[in-house]
Amino acid sequence: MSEASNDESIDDLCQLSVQSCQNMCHSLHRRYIRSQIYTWCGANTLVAVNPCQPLPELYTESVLNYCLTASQTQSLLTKQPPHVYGLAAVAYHNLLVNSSTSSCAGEGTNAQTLIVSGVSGSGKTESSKHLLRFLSHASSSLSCQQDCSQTEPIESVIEAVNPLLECFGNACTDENENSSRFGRHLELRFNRQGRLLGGQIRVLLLERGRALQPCADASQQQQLQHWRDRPFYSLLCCLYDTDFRADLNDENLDKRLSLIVDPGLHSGHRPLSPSHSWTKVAPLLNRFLSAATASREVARLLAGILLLARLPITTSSGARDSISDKLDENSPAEFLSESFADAEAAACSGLGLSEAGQLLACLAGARIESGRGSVFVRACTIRECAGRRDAVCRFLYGSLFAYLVGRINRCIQAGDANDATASSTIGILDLYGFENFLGRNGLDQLLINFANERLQQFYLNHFVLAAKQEYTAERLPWEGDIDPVEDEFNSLDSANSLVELSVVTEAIGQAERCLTALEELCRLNRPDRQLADRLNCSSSNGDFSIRHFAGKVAYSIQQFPAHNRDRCPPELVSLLREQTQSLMLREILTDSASNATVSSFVLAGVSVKFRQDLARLIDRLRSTRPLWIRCLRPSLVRFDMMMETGAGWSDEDVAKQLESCGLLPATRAARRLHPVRLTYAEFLTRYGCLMLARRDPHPRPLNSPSPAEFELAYRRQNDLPTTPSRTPERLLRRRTGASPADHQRRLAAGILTGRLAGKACPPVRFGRQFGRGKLFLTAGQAAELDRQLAQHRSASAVRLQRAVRTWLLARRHRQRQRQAPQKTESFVKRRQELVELANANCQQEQQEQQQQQRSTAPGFVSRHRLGRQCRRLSEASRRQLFRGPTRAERLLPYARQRGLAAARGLEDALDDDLE
Ligand SMILES: Nc1ncnc2c1ncn2[C@@H]1O[C@H](COP(=O)(O)OP(=O)(O)OP(=O)(O)O)[C@@H](O)[C@H]1O
Repeated sequence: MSEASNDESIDDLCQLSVQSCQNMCHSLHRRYIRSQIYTWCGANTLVAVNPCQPLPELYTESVLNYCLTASQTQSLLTKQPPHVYGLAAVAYHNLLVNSSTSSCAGEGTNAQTLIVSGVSGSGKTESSKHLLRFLSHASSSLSCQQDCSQTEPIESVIEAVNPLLECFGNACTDENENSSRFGRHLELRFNRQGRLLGGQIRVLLLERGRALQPCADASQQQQLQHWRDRPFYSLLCCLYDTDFRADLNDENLDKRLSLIVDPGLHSGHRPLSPSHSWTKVAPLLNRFLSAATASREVARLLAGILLLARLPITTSSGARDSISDKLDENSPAEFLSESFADAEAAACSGLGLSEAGQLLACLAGARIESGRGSVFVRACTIRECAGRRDAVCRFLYGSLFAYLVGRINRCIQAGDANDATASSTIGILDLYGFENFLGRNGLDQLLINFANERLQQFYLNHFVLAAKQEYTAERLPWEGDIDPVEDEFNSLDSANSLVELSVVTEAIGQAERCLTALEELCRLNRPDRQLADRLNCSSSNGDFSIRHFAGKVAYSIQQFPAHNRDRCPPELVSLLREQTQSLMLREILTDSASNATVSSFVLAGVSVKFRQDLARLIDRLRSTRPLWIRCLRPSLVRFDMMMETGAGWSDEDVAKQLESCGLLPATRAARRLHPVRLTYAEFLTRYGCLMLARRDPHPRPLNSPSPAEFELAYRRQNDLPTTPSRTPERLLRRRTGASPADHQRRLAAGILTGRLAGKACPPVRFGRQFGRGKLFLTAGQAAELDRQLAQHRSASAVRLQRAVRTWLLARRHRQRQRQAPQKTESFVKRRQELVELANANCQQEQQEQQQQQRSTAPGFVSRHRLGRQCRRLSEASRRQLFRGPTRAERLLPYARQRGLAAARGLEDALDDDLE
């Protein structure tokens, strides 16, 4: 078979005969054509290509069950099928194996994170949903066996969260019709048995600005697109839903809606996805917000926010001035105008305010506190006023989203996070992909790309640099660098992990410099133009560019300071809190006030908060074991075109994504490295019983062997005296000259080579594998060890069952033996009673004979009948006590003899008495 055809059939990119981007693309494409969209890339990374069409046969119940069974029966290190469920199964299996081997429920010891990354529209959200589905299924299959009393399983509650968050936070973009406008980290907590206890959602950088982008004069189609760009577009569609309208029963609804969207556009409204329809979303809102009318209140509030965002600002001369109009931005602003009174009233009614005057006055006049404590109000210009209005809207939308996430977390959180039964967590991180919009990259894009850059740095560090450091620390030769033979196929620049890392580090440095300058500017209230000077912008319109790992991106920094400040004036927040009659809005504002300290409220800009959240997230990732899904788009053309023209494949686009996600250096390293690295102690804890299995006739399969047992086995293997010693280690060292560490190393080597265990593992391909404190295994070796372990465990289970059954049997017979005297006693008593009764009857019979009258007295029993009864009783008792020879009687023969003797005695006595 040729090399190329070999390459086509492989399901792991690390097994490609030549590691190059071209080869990877080719292999992925061949698989893609056969609808095999998943491919492994080493042990911890799965590559997923968006099929751009539904493939239901890939996600059937049977596939789910197959992967689940594989995860339960197969070993930790055996390869799962290349599938998103396969990766989830690896995580679940790691969780169970580590829970059973770790002695204490330590947080973070076996915590894992499934990191889903890729460009926008590559299928991250879909993959996250599949991961969650697998983990819920695995847990619920367990819960059914254990607890059927729970009314609503936590698994279904957690699965219900996704549609709700999507409805609030997704929008339609050029790249993706259902694009997430926020990053989410869902952390699922499991107990030691692998049962889901609860979860927690953390949201990162909700794109709040998108809710308020100005609607320029545009065609109907463009306007519709503009509205679809809204994160909560799906909720807006609910306002046109007949069910909802009937439910709301609001006479002025149409009038209000016409203020938000051009009535002509109604017909074009449809939810982004069927799961976003009102009939699906409303019950979810009511359930998570624990109120029957919560959905209605939320819809009103959203309508209020949108109306407020579109509220026209007038000049004192009365001319209309929306943000996009070209009037003098420095003229003093006014709101009250008869022609827009309806809009104002509607906006305020949505926010639960009975009259509009105070809110509008507060928007138009900034409150200033002097150093001496006196307060005065300054009239705002149109521009300032528009800024204040937008800030309130962004604040309300952001707070509403945070409130919703908070309420969801309350519903799904695990009972007690410190519960001793809680084993560990599996996180699913779905972060927005790298973005580069031509000519309109703002602060949001910079932050998103910065986050992706940090994740990329984490990936490279984790897979390549950390491995190199580990090899060096263990004094093993590093074999992960580029193979000189393969060099001729690749340019050094794209292949060398260190070059990749330097690009990432440089980009992170540039982005950080920009963000620091921006934060300083906002904190010190300096003029916006100073930012361009600080960043040495080349062009006059304030553009600067960063060379990211995924390509060069030009950012327009003009809106950076305004966007970064994004502070809602505190007087507006207090006014809303005091005046609103909407209980929900009041709760939302109270929540947001308790979340933000005063200093952070005043000083922290968007970027500060984002960087803090990101740093926390990366710290969290460092303390967990990461598994990756690298999502790829087959082509980078606009999403709607791709869906219309079918899923085209572009080698160029895929190669770009492969390079940008750093898969190539990681694959090269993974190919040459030992994927499984265990300390000697860990190795012996997991595989030590294999050694005992060989010689010890009574192994302890369920308990880890103690050091003394190891020592005993070692002595037996090496023909050393097996007499116990008070200081076994010292004795051993004297005999063998080995330190305790050496001792462990020798045992591990013995198991690996088959000298101490049943069978030798496959030989090592690359270099040495025994480090100073760790043993490095190839995947083949680990799989062989796991196979032996599974065999040993099942044999041990059979032995255990046999022992337990014998013990149970013996116990039952011991119980019978104990009960034998009492039974005999009661039998004797009964016999005596019968004998007395018989005697009494005899006397009576004699009297009767004397009187020669037939007795008719009740309860009379003839002597012969009584004799028969006694004999029957004696037979029955004997049968009950001594029915045939059984296994128990064979085990306890003396009991039988004693019983038989007793019975014979009794029988004789009975016969004597009866005679
Ligand atoms: N495994 C899959 N099977 C079928 N269709 C898929 C699959 N993955 C993705 N898709 C299609 O691709 C679209 C985009 O996927 P998704 O929303 O998951 O992308 P994303 O990477 O999360 O994008 P964004 O970063 O913009 O949120 C989906 O709406 C779906 O139509």
